[in-house]
Amino acid sequence: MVEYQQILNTIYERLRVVKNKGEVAHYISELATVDPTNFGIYLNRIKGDNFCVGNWDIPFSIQSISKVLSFAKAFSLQKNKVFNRLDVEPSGNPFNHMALLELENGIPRNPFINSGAIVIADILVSELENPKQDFLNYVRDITNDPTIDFDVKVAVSEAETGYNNYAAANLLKSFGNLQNDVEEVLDFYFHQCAIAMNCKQLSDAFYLFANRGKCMRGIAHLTTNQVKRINAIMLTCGFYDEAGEFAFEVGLPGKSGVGGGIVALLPNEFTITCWSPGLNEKGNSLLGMQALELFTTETKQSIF
Ligand SMILES: NC(=O)CC[C@H](N)C(=O)O
Repeated sequence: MVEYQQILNTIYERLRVVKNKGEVAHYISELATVDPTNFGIYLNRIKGDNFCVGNWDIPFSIQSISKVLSFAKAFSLQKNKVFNRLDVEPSGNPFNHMALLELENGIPRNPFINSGAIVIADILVSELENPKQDFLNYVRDITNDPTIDFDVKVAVSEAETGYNNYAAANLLKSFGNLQNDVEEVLDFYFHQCAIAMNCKQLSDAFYLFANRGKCMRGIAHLTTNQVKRINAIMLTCGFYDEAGEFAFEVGLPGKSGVGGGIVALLPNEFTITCWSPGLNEKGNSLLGMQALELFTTETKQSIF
């Protein structure tokens, strides 16, 4: 019998006193205002029990974690057709790296780097009737929580300094891999990244990836085969040029965001979300990585 609550408490007490908590993201000005001492964890077990510690109930900007949810929606709508426009290889580069995109003729390496997520945003802008609202409703639906919303201030502040993403979108457009208007696609992308959720809501949203495609209400949103593929991409590409390190230290599929959140999961067992806004130099939550390493080591639960 694993003492989950005790393990979470120990991790929390040990890490919250650590002096070096990393740096909050500054390139999106709204994210620079977040208190770096926030730290929370929420564990959601498929069996039905859950455990939490710290600031698990404070909403934060999910940023790149949204890329898994947008990809899941596009994959369920277009099936394998999505792979005509992007690949599933780790990039070994930062999330906003540009040179590979040009070398590889506008085909992004995977859906979890920015250029890949912008292609997925383009697909959703084409497929959905009211793209932003319909996507938000999808996230609310899989999480079973109608209170989830965009933090519009974050979306606006990212648009103001989103030069790199404008460059990526324009490059995609020049290669013919963007069907809609650059402005419209990026407006969607900045909003999906600006969804605010807390650790519980993220663990609930990702439940379907640990439960063969069925959300907490038992509704199937993805096939077992699609979930296998999404989890594989999370494992190999979820942490950019630190994906190998995360697999090595933690041993779970997962996804990070520059808001300081990390969600990880063990199929058929649990989803877990950590939030600590300070990032390491690769843009992943510094304490979040350490917390999850301790968690899988202490519980002896990982995919390996
Ligand atoms: N790694 C991230 O969370 C990056 C997402 C952010 N919205 C960006 O496009 O730069």
